[in-house]
Parts: sequence; C-alpha cells; structure tokens
Amino acid sequence: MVKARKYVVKRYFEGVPKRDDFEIIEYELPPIQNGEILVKAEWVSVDPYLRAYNNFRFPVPYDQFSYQVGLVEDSKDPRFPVGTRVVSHKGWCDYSVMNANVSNSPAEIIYKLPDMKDFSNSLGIGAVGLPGATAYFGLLEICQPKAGETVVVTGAAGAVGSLVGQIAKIKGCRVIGFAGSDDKVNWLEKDLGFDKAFNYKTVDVQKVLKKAAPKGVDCYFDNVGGEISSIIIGQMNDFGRVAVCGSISSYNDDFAKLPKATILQIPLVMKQLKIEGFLAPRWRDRWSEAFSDLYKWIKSGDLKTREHVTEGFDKLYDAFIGMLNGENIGKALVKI
Ligand SMILES: NC(=O)C1=CN([C@@H]2O[C@H](COP(=O)(O)OP(=O)(O)OC[C@H]3O[C@@H](n4cnc5c(N)ncnc54)[C@H](OP(=O)(O)O)[C@@H]3O)[C@@H](O)[C@H]2O)C=CC1
Ligand SMILES: CCCCCCCCC/C=C/C=O
Repeated sequence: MVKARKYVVKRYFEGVPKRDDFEIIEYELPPIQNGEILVKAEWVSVDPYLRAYNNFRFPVPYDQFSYQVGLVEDSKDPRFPVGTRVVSHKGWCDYSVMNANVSNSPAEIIYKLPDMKDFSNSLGIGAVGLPGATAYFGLLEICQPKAGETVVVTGAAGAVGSLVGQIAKIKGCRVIGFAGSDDKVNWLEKDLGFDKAFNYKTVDVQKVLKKAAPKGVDCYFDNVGGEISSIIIGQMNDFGRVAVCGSISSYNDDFAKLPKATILQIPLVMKQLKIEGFLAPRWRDRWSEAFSDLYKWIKSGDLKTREHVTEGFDKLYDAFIGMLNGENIGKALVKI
C-alpha cells in the first residue's frame, strides 16, 4: 500500500484564496489494476487558471488540479514502463494512480514527458508544457505577427509572457512588455532582449506606450485584462490582432460583477481589430510541434527560461498565492 497526500478545495474562494479553503488529505492508494500506473510527483505547477476555474463553480469539494511531472514507480500499462516520466493533470498530490485509457480531455490528460536531455524535467510544466504551448499557439496562430511589426505583451515576466516576447523577437518583431516590478523590467530588457519593458505599477501606460511604439501596436498578447488592456488596444493599428490569453487582474473578483467593456467598441470598429480568446488545449494535437520548436530554441540559446521554484509539498498553497501576488519571475512551480 502506498500512502498518498492531496490538496482538496473544500469551499469556493472569496477574493484571494485562503489556506483554510484547502485541506490536505492523507489516504492509502489501492494496488494498481491492469492499464494503470503509479506515479510519484516530482514537479507540480501553480497557475492562475486554478484561481479562475474556481469561479466556474465545479461542485466542491474537488481535488486541486494542475499540471505535474511525475515518475512511474509501478506499471500495468506497457506503454508507460517503470522509470518513464509523465506529464499529467493530476495536480497537487504526491502519489497518484493514473489510467491513460480513460480519456484525452484537458482535465485528464497524460502523456510521456519529451526527453529534456541536459535540461530540467520541470520544463515539462513550463516552456515545454502548457505555458509553452499557450505562448506559441496564442502568438503564432492568433496574432500571426510579421517581421517588423510591434508586439505588446502584458504579464510579460511570467511563464507565458516571457516566452511570448522571446518568440516574437525570434520572428523579427519589435517587442514591448509590461510587468509588475523593476527587477522584472530589467530581466526582460537586459536578459531576454525585449526592446522596451515597463513597470505598469509606476508608469503612465498611455504615455510610455505612445513613446515606445510611435507607429502604433500591431499585435497584443493579453494576459491580464482590465484597464491596461483598454489603453493598449486604444493604441493599435488598423487590422491589429489581439490574443486574449487570460485576465488575471480580475481572477480574484466576483465574475458576476465585472465591469462592462463598452469602451473597447470604438477602437474595435474604427481600427477593424481582430480579438480572439483561446485555450491552449485547442491545439493539443499539435503540442509536439510547439515543443519541438521551443526545445530547439532553448537549446540554441534563442529562448531563455527561468523558474521560480518553491520546495516541498507543504508549500503548494504558499507558492500559489506568491504567484498570484507577482512574486515569480518566469514559471512558478513546486519541487516535491
Ligand atoms: N488561454 C490559455 O490556454 C492559458 C492562459 N493562461 C493565462 O495566461 C496568463 C499568465 O499565466 P502564467 O504565465 O501561467 O502566470 P504568470 O507566470 O504570468 O504569473 C502570474 C502573474 O500575473 C501577474 N499579476 C497578478 N495580478 C495582476 C494584476 N492585477 N494585474 C496585472 N498582472 C497581475 C503577476 O505579475 P506582475 O508582477 O507582472 O503583476 C504574476 O507574476 C494568465 O492570465 C493565465 O490565466 C495560462 C495558461 C494557459
Ligand atoms: C477543470 C479542468 C480544466 C483543464 C484545463 C486545462 C487548460 C487550462 C488552460 C488555461 C486557461 C486560462 O488560464
């Protein structure tokens, strides 16, 4: 018998999630059956969508889902022998039993971790995982940036945003990023090669963007929503493209009481903008294509990755809140 621990969300969050909204349950896993594998979690992700999805009112209690990389310790599925590393959506648990035959839905996904060779397996929940696929398809499929165009990204120093800016640079664009601290701004400009980055907490966004993008903005990769997005969209060029990836500025708000976005309608019409929301699993059957490009760019040094690692299963809640508060530079994750 294997003893396992998992985080259960026992009530709906109100505002910032509280420690007490979660309960850590210890229980015994049954022996694996034919078609099943026993997996020990090694790297567990903390993501903004864990907060957002709570607002959709899944019945509580529910097991806290998220992506994780784990090691197969026992197997009755010949496709996943002992020693295989898998990426799954089993979330905040240390041991779990998985069955890859159940479904291929985003919630129940299980796949073999691509071989990271000299790089950390944690990339499987970062640049070569959901955040990587999100940046890759959101930018290339929805914004369709062309060399010479100006791309703006918010949440620029986070897991997704830092990749978006670098992929846009690889494609020959001029890149402007907004992030929430001077350290983040320095990292974006000095290490990642963003053309310009700003601390949205201390600048006049309207003013600095006008100066940094005097010819206007062609593509906007929106990670945060809210007021800053209205300002950026107001400075877009004719036929500009907006990829609406997320809206973290409102995830702690009551979704029923969000402000209406009527102010956007004038620039939308007059500039003939295309605005499209997306979920990265839309391209699930093409993730390997993204992973192969992303890995190639990491290997060549064209794409830099950074992780904000918190150690210990007991620290998952703290890591989650730290990420929501903007403590992370790059991908926030927990080493189990
Ligand atoms: N559509 C899809 O398929 C997917 C969408 N996403 C979305 O992408 C976005 C980024 O996710 P991810 O890269 O994983 O997370 P990040 O690594 O970017 O971490 C979250 C960051 O959000 C910023 N933030 C927090 N509160 C606010 C606020 N009020 N206003 C502006 N920024 C804020 C903080 O940075 P700072 O210091 O800059 O404020 C924080 O570091 C999220 O909106 C997420 O929901 C993610 C994965 C898939
Ligand atoms: C309840 C299970 C949901 C699984 C969704 C996994 C993909 C998340 C995409 C993220 C969206 C916004 O941040």
